[in-house]
Amino acid sequence: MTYRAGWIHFTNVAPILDSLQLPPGVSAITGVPTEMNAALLDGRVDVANISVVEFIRNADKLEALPDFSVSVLGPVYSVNLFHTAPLHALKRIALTSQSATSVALLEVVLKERGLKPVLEGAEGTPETLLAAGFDGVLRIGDSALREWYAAVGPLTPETTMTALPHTGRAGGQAVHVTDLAEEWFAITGHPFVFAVWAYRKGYPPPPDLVQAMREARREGLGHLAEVARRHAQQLGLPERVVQHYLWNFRYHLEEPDRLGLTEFALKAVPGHAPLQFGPKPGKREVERTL
Ligand SMILES: C=C(O[C@@H]1C=C(C(=O)O)C=C[C@H]1O)C(=O)O
Repeated sequence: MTYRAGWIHFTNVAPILDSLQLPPGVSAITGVPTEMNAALLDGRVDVANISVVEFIRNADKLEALPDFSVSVLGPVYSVNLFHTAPLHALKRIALTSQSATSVALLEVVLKERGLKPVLEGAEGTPETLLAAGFDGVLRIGDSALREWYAAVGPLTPETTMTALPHTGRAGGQAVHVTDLAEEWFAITGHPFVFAVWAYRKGYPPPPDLVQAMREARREGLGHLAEVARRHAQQLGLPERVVQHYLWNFRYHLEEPDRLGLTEFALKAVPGHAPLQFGPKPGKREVERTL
């Protein structure tokens, strides 16, 4: 029987997915986070890089690979709240239907800051949604990266290293851009884990698929400039911006990432079942792929 993978195919997973050779007997489909979360939970795929909050909410049913994640320490650049009023004065925020984790992260950030704006599902760009009467717009993924760059680019020490929020322009009006991973870092001092590679308990991916993923990650990270060049063309962004975006990610679910994950799980899903991970890779796998 075929083992079915479901990939969220944002540029941030290109260093793992671009050179992945699926072993025989494995098929793959792609989609946005909410589609892949549903596909894994419905049983339409067997392994997927899903929104971490869905992994936490379904911790009784799911397990995750122990050494894969999409995490950052500090800014992520592609999970952005675009807003026209200061954070504390926001009244109505538009939420993208593509995201689960970033919505939960926004809710945690608002709660930590004691803020209670109305959150509503609505699709569009920051420009169209701000014009439609929202004063905040949550965007994720490749379009959020492009919109961030259009609003606050090019990269400067101010856009990468200084106090929140960044300021710029969208659709002719002044906007603030709050990077939610940077907010998370300001609140907790931990990395933020956006995605893990999860599967239904008792149905782990075949070892040759996991090993192929490790080898693909090593290949991608070892040739990051080429990965960035290819994707910069597709995204219509400068190569150095995409390179900066990609090297900023943490793909290995290391101890600091797990601390951040534990903290987020406590804040976002109080009372969740214990998080479960598959066995760590053996010496031979590590020697071949790290
Ligand atoms: C960093 C990102 O993280 C993604 C955000 C997700 C979510 O909000 O549910 C899910 C998977 C992540 O890969 C991004 O959207 O750019």
